Amino acid sequence: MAFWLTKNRQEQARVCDPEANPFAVFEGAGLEIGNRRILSDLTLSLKEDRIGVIGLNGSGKSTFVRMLNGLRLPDHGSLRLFGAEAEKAAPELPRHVGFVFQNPDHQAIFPTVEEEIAFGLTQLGADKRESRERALVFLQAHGCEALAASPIAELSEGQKQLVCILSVLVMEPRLLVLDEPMTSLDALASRRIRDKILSLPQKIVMVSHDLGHFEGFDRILWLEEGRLRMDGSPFEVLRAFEADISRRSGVKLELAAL
Ligand SMILES: Nc1ncnc2c1ncn2[C@@H]1O[C@H](COP(=O)(O)OP(=O)(O)OP(=O)(O)O)[C@@H](O)[C@H]1O
Repeated sequence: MAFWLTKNRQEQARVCDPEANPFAVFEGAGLEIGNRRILSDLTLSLKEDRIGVIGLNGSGKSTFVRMLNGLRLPDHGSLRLFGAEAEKAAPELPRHVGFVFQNPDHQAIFPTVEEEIAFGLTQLGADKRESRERALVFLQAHGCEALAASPIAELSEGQKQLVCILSVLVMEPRLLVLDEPMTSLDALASRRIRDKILSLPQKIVMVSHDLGHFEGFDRILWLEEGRLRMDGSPFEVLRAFEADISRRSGVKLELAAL
């Protein structure tokens, strides 16, 4: 049923091709916010299943991944998402791109787990009753039926983040974008969430400061001051990034550099 509803809605709009691969094509794309250049000269195509995004604080990672779901649009160059020009694609992107934020408290809006999951289904056109029934089936399929009636506010941080991931997965997106999803989690919850992410059929683009989270990834993008400094396999990019950190950490620490 979810497929029918999604397909029906796609047929109404028909701008994006959810099967398009590369799913994102940047050509000289950049963005200025408040007279400050945040991203510059990005030319790259994204098609791999597991793509990581790294870089120091303020390098533009969050702004970059927000472009993948149309939350930010380039003001220079071009960006095509799922085969369509980003601005035209933007209204359709919530159906194709699930976005998970760092802090689950900024994402979850309903009191209980079941309601949070059901919301995505109502967004796709299901009525309230059907949404709740399908939410329960979905939670069961992910081994989380015991959480269904739980107040989200009372869950552990790991459980909250899992609910946030499930609440976007229920909409069957083609791409899942995660912006530092493990930041507030302990080592065990972090590992569980990472394993869950790796087990998904969706394309994944994930930002993280913890380089260990990119085990099993296909490609890493290293952003520096809004530009793509390096783009390649995890082996080569993570090694170069760590070498750069070691070299820089030898430099006298100045508050302005933090
Ligand atoms: N809405 C905004 N208004 C003004 N400046 C912004 C805005 N959003 C981001 N910036 C600036 O753009 C730069 C890049 O921010 P962004 O959040 O994309 O970086 P990041 O690499 O994700 O950082 P972090 O690792 O700290 O999360 C930062 O200097 C930030 O202050």
